[in-house]
Amino acid sequence: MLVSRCAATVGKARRCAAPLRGHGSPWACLGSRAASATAEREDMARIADALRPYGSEEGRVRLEKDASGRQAWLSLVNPGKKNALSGKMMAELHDAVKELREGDEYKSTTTLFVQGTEDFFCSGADLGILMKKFTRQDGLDMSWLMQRTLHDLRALPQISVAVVNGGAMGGGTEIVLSTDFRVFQSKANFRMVQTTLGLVPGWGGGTRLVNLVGRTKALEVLCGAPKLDADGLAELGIADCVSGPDETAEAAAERFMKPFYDAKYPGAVQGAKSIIGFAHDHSDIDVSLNHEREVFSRAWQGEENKHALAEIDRARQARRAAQQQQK
Ligand SMILES: CC[C@H](C(=O)O)C(=O)SCCNC(=O)CCNC(=O)[C@H](O)C(C)(C)COP(=O)(O)OP(=O)(O)OC[C@H]1O[C@@H](n2cnc3c(N)ncnc32)[C@H](O)[C@@H]1OP(=O)(O)O
Repeated sequence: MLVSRCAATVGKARRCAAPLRGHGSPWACLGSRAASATAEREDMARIADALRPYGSEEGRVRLEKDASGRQAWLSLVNPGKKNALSGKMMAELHDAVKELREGDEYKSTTTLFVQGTEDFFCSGADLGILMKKFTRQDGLDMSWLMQRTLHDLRALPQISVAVVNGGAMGGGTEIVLSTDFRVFQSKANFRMVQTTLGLVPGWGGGTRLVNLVGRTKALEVLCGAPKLDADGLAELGIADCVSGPDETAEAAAERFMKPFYDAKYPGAVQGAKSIIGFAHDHSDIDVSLNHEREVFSRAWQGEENKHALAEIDRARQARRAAQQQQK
């Protein structure tokens, strides 16, 4: 039995909302929100640990980075099961996202490639496990952990891209929808099969789909459950890039992500992403502008800004010296 999500968390969240309704200091809410966030992360860790026994050693989530530390790869590996996610892999995905968010060795990472292996991206949750070992409460806990993990993946400071080299189905499509960008191999396909299983998205993909394509197209993609090819995905705005006919998805993704990888000041890029993500998720313009000002205050006269201004000054002085010499 998976650890059932701590009811107190819900209680705390409910208590947190109360001050905002004019009962007591709003600042108390901030403290309560921080406490709720801590309780939520502790809950996620508990559910992840409860999921770990569900899956074989063969299935795993791999997190790697290049020598420079600027690029990282998060790979879904479950050969023989089209990279379906076992409970163990869901726990490892939670761990990998936490490492990317908090790990010192990923502080200078600017780009994250989320990919499958072999000829498939991911076929969703491991049906074998779901059918055999999960109670309704287990399913609810798994859904909550995966929703929060994919939400955290989206909110990472790194610019992320899903590299879809083959099929993406069910929960696999929900992982694809959780990254900043999506690059598809020209022969790749995408199918939200949930309704054909008597299910609905369990990992937050329905909400992200509406945000990406709008209500009407989301009805088509989710309720109609069509198998979409790369051109159809590009037309819907789900694919940001489709590989050339003789190009791998990996090569297309490297090409697409180059501007972010080449960015001279990764901290500024991460700050810009934070502003965009915050403004997208908050309808209150004042709250968004306040967040933007906070991010700006950290960048202004920061190491990167000072380095850029010094470079401009050196170039200006070199220009003046050259002009003096010409006189
Ligand atoms: C929490 C629910 C979650 C959500 O969306 O919210 C979900 O993801 S529910 C699961 C949704 N996914 C599916 O329904 C996909 C089921 N799989 C298939 O339709 C096919 O396997 C396909 C199209 C992915 C690949 O078909 P193909 O003919 O190319 O290969 P096989 O069917 O022979 O599959 C090879 C091998 O992989 C096993 N497999 C594939 N998908 C899964 C899966 N999701 N869970 C467990 N195992 C999977 C399949 O059983 C075959 O293994 P074998 O030992 O040979 O039976």
